[in-house]
Amino acid sequence: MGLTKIAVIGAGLMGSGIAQSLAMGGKRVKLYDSSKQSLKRAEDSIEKSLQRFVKAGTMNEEAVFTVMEHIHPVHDVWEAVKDAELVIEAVPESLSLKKLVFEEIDRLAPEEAILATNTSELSVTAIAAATSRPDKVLGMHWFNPAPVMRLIEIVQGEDTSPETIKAVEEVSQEIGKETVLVKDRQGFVTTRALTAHLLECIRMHEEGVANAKDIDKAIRLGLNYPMGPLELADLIGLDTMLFVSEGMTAAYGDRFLPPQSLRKMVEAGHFGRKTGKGFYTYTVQRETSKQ
Ligand SMILES: NC(=O)c1ccc[n+]([C@@H]2O[C@H](COP(=O)([O-])OP(=O)(O)OC[C@H]3O[C@@H](n4cnc5c(N)ncnc54)[C@H](O)[C@@H]3O)[C@@H](O)[C@H]2O)c1
Repeated sequence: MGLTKIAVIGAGLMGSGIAQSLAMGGKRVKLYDSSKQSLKRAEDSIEKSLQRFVKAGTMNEEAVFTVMEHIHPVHDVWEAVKDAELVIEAVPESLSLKKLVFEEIDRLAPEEAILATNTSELSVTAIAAATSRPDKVLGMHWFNPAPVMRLIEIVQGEDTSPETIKAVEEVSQEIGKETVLVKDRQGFVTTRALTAHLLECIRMHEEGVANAKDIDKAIRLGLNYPMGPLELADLIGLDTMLFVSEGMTAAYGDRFLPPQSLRKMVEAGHFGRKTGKGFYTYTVQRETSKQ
């Protein structure tokens, strides 16, 4: 077994899923969040997710117990990282926040520990530069829902060493994930490809090529994608889409310019599912389509 002592920093949607995936792969995980409420929510959501595996017949109650036993929620960042061999950060997508978090874990974690960020598109190199060990910092980009999605996109920062990459590839394989190795370029492979696709579909909607339902249906059934692009944009959050698109425009130019309609929806506070309105309107479930 390679790295076994792992800390996850940030117990939101991704951090809780990452901790669960590691524990399902037999790793011991310390899960830390600066909010006690988030930490409690994470425990509940991990239990719920494991019960879905039980319902599907791919896990039994004993295995659920073992997985829960492998996850140790902690309220103190020092407690989380003091003996960690690998620290995986999953705090919100803000470069300044991530730099602060990396400065702190760099001070507190053992000097040989590897520090990974789950950023979807920020500069891994800039995050690594906030530490005294940029050779031991890399991107470990997971996908939602982490316990189900098979890929981890490993991002090599300017100074990431081959040994660091190898160790994280091994951990990923040990817990049953596939990996790809990508350079630290804005959006890596997955976020860049997805953003290009979603923005073009939002443009088609803006041009009136088809209504939202038909654009989604065309992509789902014609291209065999699991979700339509506009329902996916609503799920990701239109505010996040705008932020990502602006970052891509800064890196790659006008081909990633946010469509006017996206900007207007965000200005109006329509962020998709989380606010109840985006390309579709929502109560509990999707109700009507915007034309
Ligand atoms: N949501 C996705 O589908 C997805 C997919 C891949 C990658 N990501 C990336 O993963 C990261 C986390 O995203 P998320 O969707 O889980 O966000 P989230 O908002 O669900 O969770 C973030 C958690 O971090 C905690 N937090 C905030 N500041 C902290 C600090 N200083 N120390 C410790 N905890 C802190 C918050 O309390 C919260 O529980 C982001 O970088 C995001 O871009 C998200």
